[in-house]
Amino acid sequence: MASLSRPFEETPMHIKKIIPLDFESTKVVPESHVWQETDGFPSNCDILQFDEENSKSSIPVIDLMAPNVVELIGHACETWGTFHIINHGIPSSFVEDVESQARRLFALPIEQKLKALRTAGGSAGYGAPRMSKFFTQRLWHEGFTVVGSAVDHAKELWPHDHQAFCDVVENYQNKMKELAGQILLLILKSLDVSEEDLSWKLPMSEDILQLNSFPACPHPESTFGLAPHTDSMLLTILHQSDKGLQIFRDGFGWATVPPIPGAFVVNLGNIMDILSNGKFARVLHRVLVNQSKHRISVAYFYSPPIESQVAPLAKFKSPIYRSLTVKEFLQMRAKHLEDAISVIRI
Ligand SMILES: O=C(O)CCC(=O)C(=O)O
Ligand SMILES: [Fe+2]
Repeated sequence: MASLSRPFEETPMHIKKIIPLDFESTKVVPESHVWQETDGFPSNCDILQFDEENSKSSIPVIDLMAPNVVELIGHACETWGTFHIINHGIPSSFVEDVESQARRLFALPIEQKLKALRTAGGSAGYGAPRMSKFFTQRLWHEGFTVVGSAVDHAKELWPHDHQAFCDVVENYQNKMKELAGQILLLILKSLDVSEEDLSWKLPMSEDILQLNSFPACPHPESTFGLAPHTDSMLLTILHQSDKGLQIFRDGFGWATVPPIPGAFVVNLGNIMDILSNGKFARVLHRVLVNQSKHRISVAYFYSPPIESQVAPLAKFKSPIYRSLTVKEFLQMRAKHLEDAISVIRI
């Protein structure tokens, strides 16, 4: 949906920061991509734990068919802000197809990928993540964001053969939208509220699909795939081809979220934090890279319609956040990133 690019018009990114490195021809990690501990980069101890897959945790795995699924989801949202889902009903072929189309895209020569480059104030297309705007150091990452339809950019990437990509992406988005709606209903039930308590209606959502590429890195100990951040929207449904994702939990520190075959990861975002009056808090997460694997992840961001008002649900008698539109909140995120939510605290 074109409307989603508007929040960023007033906060354009410098074109140099949108263009990712040509990872294919890079044999060392350039100075521009080396992060220090003073930039919040993981200490050696964190990296060691990641290598040993000592995740210190048992991030909940929730069976969507379990009789007590509402209780399980509520507990996972309150404690971790992240959980795996299994028995979700999405055939594995949808996931395999979207991952293989993502690999096909990122395998294109950089000159070709640049034909679909995101514009300075835009949100759709190929490029480095928007968070790069806030850091001096660059990330070991390239992405492709689909907002609504991918057709215009896909035609640039594959002038004679864009249909397969568009079909796969559209099918995947439709499945994700349905699944995200189901998960949101379960979350609302766990808060003891119904769909009617929302000012917007469930089937409506902005469709945002983010294809992420983290190429194998010659020196993974020195760089980030994605720096610590939270996601803006209600919830994110994530498929990851390999490990790399870590989440932060108070009192535990960083915990690896290992991929479980056939499962998706669900991460709570800022709008869920607002809706639940801070009870189901946004989860801080980051991505580390590795030396041998080209990791792909596919994130579906589920959001209320961009013009709709979001506020803590009416059941919360002492709201800690003020009401605003999704669009206004995204504009704040574009300016303040992680500080946006504290700006709207009452
Ligand atoms: O690659 C991952 O595991 C996480 C991706 C992510 O955090 C994002 O796209 O916002
Ligand atoms: Fe994220």
